[in-house]
Amino acid sequence: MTPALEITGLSKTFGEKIAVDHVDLTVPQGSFYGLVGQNGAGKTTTLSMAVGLLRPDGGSARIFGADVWSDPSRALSMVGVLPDGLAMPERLTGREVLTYLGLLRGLPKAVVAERAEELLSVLELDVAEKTLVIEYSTGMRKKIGLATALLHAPRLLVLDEPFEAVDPVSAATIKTILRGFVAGGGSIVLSSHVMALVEQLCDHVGVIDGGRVAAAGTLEQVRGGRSLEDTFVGLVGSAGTGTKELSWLSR
Ligand SMILES: Nc1ncnc2c1ncn2[C@@H]1O[C@H](COP(=O)(O)OP(=O)(O)OP(=O)(O)O)[C@@H](O)[C@H]1O
Repeated sequence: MTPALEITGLSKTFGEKIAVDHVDLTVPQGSFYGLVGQNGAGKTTTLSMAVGLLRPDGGSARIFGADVWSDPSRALSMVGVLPDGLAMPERLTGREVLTYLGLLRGLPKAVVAERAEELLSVLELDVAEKTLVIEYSTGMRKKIGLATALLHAPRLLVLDEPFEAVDPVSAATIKTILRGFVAGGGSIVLSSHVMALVEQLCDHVGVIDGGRVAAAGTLEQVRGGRSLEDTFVGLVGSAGTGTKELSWLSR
């Protein structure tokens, strides 16, 4: 079966810094894929290139077989994206943002209205009906960003840190939505630092370290009977990780 997302040899250098170094990743159809890595490991750069937001220096990304860079109209019609630091029309309310982006996506007005209503209600953004996006908190921005990613019912979701700054109640709602999406045949790739969350949600995991893939496969293959956190620290941490204290803080 054609993978939902297939990344081959993706590479990106910023000046002297090799951010992503020949990364290969395969997200099988119907999988819930967690991309983990330390700060600065290259997750956002990889995902940005995979969805056409950042031009790679080399390599390719295919969404259900369609090349993101040579066949973007086909590839991008199948994906919903929650990018890092999503820019939004700031002077619109959440509902107006959804209506605007839904219509830009070519959805019928009645469908946009119905889905926007449901998304705002489920994500508890309807309380802020008259609130402009410029007034949104960080967590509210994540939630409206997720709503825009879901609006056109894509086959694949690519979510950069979807739970960052989101409160636990909203996080539970988002987990339910995402699990339902996968149960309904959708595929998801998300990046996260929270190993417990990835372990809870994901059936596949990719570990990025220093711009390279340190491990990838099913959750069970990658963690091999240990907790994902132990596996992760063992893979990417240096000797002595977690043992250093700040002596000047002890009294
Ligand atoms: N526009 C840019 N210009 C210069 N360097 C960049 C740029 N974007 C990313 N980098 C560098 O590339 C590397 C990978 O960054 P990236 O944001 O992809 O990491 P990340 O794994 O998403 O990190 P985090 O978990 O902290 O979000 C880092 O060293 C970062 O400093």
